[in-house]
Amino acid sequence: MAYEHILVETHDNVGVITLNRPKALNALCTDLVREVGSALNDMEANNEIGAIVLTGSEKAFAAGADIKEMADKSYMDVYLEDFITNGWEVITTCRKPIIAAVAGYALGGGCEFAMMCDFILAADNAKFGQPEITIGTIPGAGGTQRLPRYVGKSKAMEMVLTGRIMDAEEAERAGLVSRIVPLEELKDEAIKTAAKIADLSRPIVFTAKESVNRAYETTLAEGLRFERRTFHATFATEDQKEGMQAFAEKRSPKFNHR
Ligand SMILES: CC(C)(O)CC(=O)SCCNC(=O)CCNC(=O)[C@H](O)C(C)(C)COP(=O)(O)OP(=O)(O)OC[C@H]1O[C@@H](n2cnc3c(N)ncnc32)[C@H](O)[C@@H]1OP(=O)(O)O
Repeated sequence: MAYEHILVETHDNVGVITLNRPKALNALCTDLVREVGSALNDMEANNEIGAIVLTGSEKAFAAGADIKEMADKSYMDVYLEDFITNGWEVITTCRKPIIAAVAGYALGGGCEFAMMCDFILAADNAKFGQPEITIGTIPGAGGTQRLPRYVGKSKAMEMVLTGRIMDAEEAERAGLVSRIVPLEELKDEAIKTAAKIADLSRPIVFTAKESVNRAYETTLAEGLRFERRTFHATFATEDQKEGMQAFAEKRSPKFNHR
């Protein structure tokens, strides 16, 4: 399929989606978000692909939702089209792990896009923020809910109320990003990390992702029960047998994704 605002590539068993609206700093217009959703659905259905990287340019992962596109919308427009939920959350429903590889600006919806992914690798020039308050609105794609879960209430509240931008080091200290890599290595490192995941057992990776995500949606007791059951379920897979036998035989496992 031909896309206008994104580039799609595969590197062995890794799918890579690059946001590509350079003149607008990858502002997330409706068509771009729709294209990301469509590419993700294709990658989810492609048995060759085991993990996905979502990235942007060196200057901007994404500078937010497209302000010019949304500026004149009325309340009834945004309400009826369920603006911002509609189309965006496909990132969160994808079962395959998605790594956000962020360089430059990840602001507003850009930061929210990154936070919807499973984890964020940041280049040393990455900048994160929720500046919606400075343009007369608030985060509408999860920023007020996900940011506090990543960085805690105090820092999230300061960022949402002032629009202050955090650099990569602060984002790493706060737990928003898993690690920082030099800008020139970002894409390769993200693909290498995704490839490691893609080589593992697909059903076990899905189970691990689902279990960690459960921690954000339930109580500790319920989450622990869920983990116990899914842990037990791994023993019903061929890949658990293969993984443990390979360890005992001092060889690399060969997972069949069954
Ligand atoms: C999803 C929700 C609900 O949470 C809502 C949102 O996401 S609201 C958007 C939040 N984001 C912002 O408020 C950031 C807006 N952008 C900026 O503040 C600046 O562009 C910058 C600090 C990221 C970079 O500044 P600079 O290097 O000076 O570049 P510019 O000349 O400002 O931008 C270049 C070009 O890109 C266009 N642009 C940038 N961001 C957006 C955007 N979010 N929407 C639409 N267009 C954007 C900017 O207008 C420039 O284009 P031209 O005007 O030159 O054609």
